Amino acid sequence: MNILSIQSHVAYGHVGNASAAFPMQRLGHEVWAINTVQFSNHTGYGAWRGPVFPADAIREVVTGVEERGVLPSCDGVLSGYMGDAAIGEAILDAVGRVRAANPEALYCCDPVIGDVGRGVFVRPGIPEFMRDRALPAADVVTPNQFELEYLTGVTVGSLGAAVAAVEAMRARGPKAVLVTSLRTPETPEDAIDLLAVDGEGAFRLRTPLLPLSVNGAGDAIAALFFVHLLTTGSAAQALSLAGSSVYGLLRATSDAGSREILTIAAQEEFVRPTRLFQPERV
Ligand SMILES: Nc1ncnc2c1ncn2[C@@H]1O[C@H](COP(=O)(O)OP(=O)(O)O)[C@@H](O)[C@H]1O
Ligand SMILES: Cc1ncc(COP(=O)(O)O)c(C=O)c1O
Ligand SMILES: [Mg+2]
Repeated sequence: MNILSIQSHVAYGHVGNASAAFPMQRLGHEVWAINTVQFSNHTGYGAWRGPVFPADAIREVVTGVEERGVLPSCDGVLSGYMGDAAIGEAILDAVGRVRAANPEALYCCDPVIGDVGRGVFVRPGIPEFMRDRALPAADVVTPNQFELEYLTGVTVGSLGAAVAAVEAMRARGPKAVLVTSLRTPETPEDAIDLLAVDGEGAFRLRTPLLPLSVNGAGDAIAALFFVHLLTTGSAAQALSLAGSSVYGLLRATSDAGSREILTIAAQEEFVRPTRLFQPERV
């Protein structure tokens, strides 16, 4: 598969394309990576350096790829951390060009806005852009619980409320939704849930909660879920494979006591997860 992946890049560590590209490549896919920013490190450190690229710089690179005549062979567009709301329009423009060249191509939007611990961590205008522009354009979305609540206005106090929020989201366009880091009163203290919904139904995957808080796991799971969904056509299967791989990745990261996810050292987890978790229909 050929995936056009438009998101952040960091020199040190693994978030954005520096988290998402390698797992897809390790699974045998070609990744056409376009970077929305080039930062020294992820913003979770509180300090970082490097530019947010102008929207035109992204358009320019998309045009160059288009001029190679390869967009008809693009199977999917994946977007993540945008850096600036204007970049979002350049991404939707790229999605339009890919769809014109290959009507079968899917767009997966990881609506990076923030999380429960840090709140909103992107520039003003991006949350609204995700809600009003990106969401209706997407075939697949991968919000965490905080982003699901922001995008739908629903407070997710139970698994049922999460499913209702996802259905409200699907009513606006996306066919498949993956909710990450879902913790409701039904979630045991020592566990963390994922919820995936498509036309086949709603499925929950539960794994142990690991004693760590890292950045970049969301970018990896969105990429893995998207390529497994494209390959299998099943959100339940994609959930099981992506959730199990990221659990293995984070288990290794936790065991090593690393602040950065072990994308390279734990790469076998992308191909053969140590522990394969099974989804439950909800
Ligand atoms: N402490 C943890 N223990 C176990 N799994 C985790 C933990 N943190 C993240 N994960 C896994 O990684 C997935 C993506 O991480 P998440 O933090 O939701 O992404 P984001 O950074 O986009 O908010 C989660 O759904 C979960 O499967
Ligand atoms: C530059 C950059 N890209 C992407 C992300 C998103 O990472 P995550 O996968 O944790 O949502 C972050 C989060 O800190 C970031 O700083
Ligand atoms: Mg995220």
